[in-house]
Amino acid sequence: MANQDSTNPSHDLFEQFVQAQTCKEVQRIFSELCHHLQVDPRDYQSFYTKLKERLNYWKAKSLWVKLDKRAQHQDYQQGEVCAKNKCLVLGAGPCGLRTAIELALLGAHVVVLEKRDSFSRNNVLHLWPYTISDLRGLAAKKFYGKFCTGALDHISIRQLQLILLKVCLLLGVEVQTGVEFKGFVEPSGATGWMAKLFPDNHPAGKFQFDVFISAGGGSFVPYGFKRKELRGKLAIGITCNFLNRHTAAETQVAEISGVARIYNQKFFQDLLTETGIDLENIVYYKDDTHYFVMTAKKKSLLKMGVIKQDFSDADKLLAQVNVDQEALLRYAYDAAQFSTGHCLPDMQFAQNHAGQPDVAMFDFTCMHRAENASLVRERKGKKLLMGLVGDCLVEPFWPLGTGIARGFLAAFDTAWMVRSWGKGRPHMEVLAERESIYQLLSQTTPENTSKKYSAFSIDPATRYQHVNLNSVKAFQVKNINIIYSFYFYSQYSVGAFEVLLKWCQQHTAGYDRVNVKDLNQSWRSGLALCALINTFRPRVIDMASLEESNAVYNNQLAFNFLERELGILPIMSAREMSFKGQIDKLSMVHYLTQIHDAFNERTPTKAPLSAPKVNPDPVNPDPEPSLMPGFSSNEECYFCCQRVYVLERISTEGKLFHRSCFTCHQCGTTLRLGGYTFNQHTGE
Ligand SMILES: NC(=O)C1=CN([C@@H]2O[C@H](COP(=O)(O)OP(=O)(O)OC[C@H]3O[C@@H](n4cnc5c(N)ncnc54)[C@H](OP(=O)(O)O)[C@@H]3O)[C@@H](O)[C@H]2O)C=CC1
Repeated sequence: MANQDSTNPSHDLFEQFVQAQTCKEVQRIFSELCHHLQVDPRDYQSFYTKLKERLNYWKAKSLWVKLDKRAQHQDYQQGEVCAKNKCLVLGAGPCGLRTAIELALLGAHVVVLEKRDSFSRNNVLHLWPYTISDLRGLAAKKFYGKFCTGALDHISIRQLQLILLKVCLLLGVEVQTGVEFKGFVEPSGATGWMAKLFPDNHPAGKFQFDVFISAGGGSFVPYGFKRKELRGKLAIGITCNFLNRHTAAETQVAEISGVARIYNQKFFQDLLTETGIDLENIVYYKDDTHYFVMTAKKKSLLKMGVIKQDFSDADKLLAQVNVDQEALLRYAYDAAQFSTGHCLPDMQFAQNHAGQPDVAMFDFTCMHRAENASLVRERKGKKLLMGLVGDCLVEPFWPLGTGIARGFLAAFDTAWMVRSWGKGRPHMEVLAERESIYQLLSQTTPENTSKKYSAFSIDPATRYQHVNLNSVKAFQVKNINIIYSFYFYSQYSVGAFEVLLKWCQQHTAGYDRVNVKDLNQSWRSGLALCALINTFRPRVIDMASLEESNAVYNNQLAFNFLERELGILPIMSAREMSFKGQIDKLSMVHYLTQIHDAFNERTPTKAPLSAPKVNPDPVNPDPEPSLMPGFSSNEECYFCCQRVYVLERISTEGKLFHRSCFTCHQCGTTLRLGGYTFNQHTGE
């Protein structure tokens, strides 16, 4: 049998594919293998089956058994459920690739874009038990024999990418490296959503898709998604990697799963005395490299000359010009030496993707998380479902080791969303469900997720212990989608703001005391809004009776009309609009876009600019304004029962709150979504 295997070129190629250790090598051998077996990976729906038929020998079979087991899960409905969907995934980091695998199993046509052309991240990720079980199910051990054999559970980012890349390719996912996503090409009559790429003649630019998943990492978030900043006290992280030659002496050195100052003061005191290095904590993982990550105190970095000058602003403090690279290397080297008892022989820095010693210093004082995980865009009748996964969705706090675990949970949740999309569920329901699940993500720990790892699937109920798929309602995501739609649109359509401004100017021209020069400050007196209404509904407002100095009255008058007649909810109070220092442009763009959309289809009625009209009492409009379908008539804060405007509100558990009212019942601290528990019985 062994002889027969080694003489069969396809078996030999398959073995090389399984063992390949760089991204380029994997892609090259895969292409040779496909060529040799005469299977076309572009034929994504039958590619895996054909490959299996043609590679029907014992070594390959053990892999097929694993992948078949996964593919046969009921969630995928034998690859039928998303057979009509085309998905573009941005980023071939672990989260992008993991998502792509699920989308392929659902039967979708999947293309992954990655701007790097190599996998060069040495840094090592901590794995929760469920991720180990998940990766074993994808035959991780076959691709990487050392998978989780150490005393601790971890894997280098590049090894993880290699495993996932191989699975992706076998399942018919197209992975394009060395190509950067630059934005969207909106649908025309004949074509659907496409991507603007660099290089711009890249063939993936022709791919038309209805699902876009961004897994572009912490520094990439597609326009249209808003991020929240979570700021803690200054924390400076240092990562470094040393070559692992896998000698007996290196094997002897014990890993450090995490030692923190509060638990081992002596260790840190000795380190300080011996080296002058002052740390809060340190982790050491032995993987492809010897990987260290530590939190250093600013004072010691200044004292050791790593940081040249003290600044209160973290960006300035850690700016390249303010860091002495040689001193940083020394600092990291000495910390690594000390913490391994000087037992690692001949420590030499591994290289990063730029060919430099792999040492990085970063600020994790401030982390980001997206306010929502999904959006739907529609242009020319073509809908695009957008989702975020990985660091792009939630940046992890590395000492907790949550990055990849929560990253994979979000990948599954996103696949579940695409499944609902593929099933044709109304898109607001799809989004509401996705946002309901997203609220759980920041609370998840290995302890509060299900322990039945083998039963984990893309179905959230198999993973989260208490999942309520309806905690966010469809009407609540509606406003989020409207808010960002214009913003999003404007980023990719040259001059979209100008188009809106021109439209406003055109329809307010000629009115006394109205001069629209921009999309925010010119609207303060309320006269421009009233003028706009008067152009399209000439008998509603008596323009001549309005006074410029009575801004609250004018704004309230316009707000009332727009809400009652067109269902457009005010984004702030009339008082705020009149007196706020700077009117937020994005908020006004959102508001004016809705007015534009509501009036745009109608031809303005040519009427005298100041014909006598009867103004309703704006301060006391209809007691029960009839709202348009799709809008809630109950836009009150659950806690204070006051009106809650779109831009100041958050929603969870099917309720709305002012941001300022969403506080802990016990200590009064402002809470964030995902960082609270709700008592259904007391309503607190
Ligand atoms: N230092 C560390 O230890 C790091 C750890 N991680 C961890 O890795 C895990 C997975 O992270 P994940 O969310 O998958 O993100 P990753 O950062 O691993 O992957 C995202 C990939 O997308 C690429 N990319 C970004 N923008 C574009 C674009 N416009 N077009 C094409 N490609 C693009 C990025 O390239 P580029 O990076 O060049 O922008 C990167 O290779 C998490 O646990 C995370 O915490 C992630 C990053 C660093």
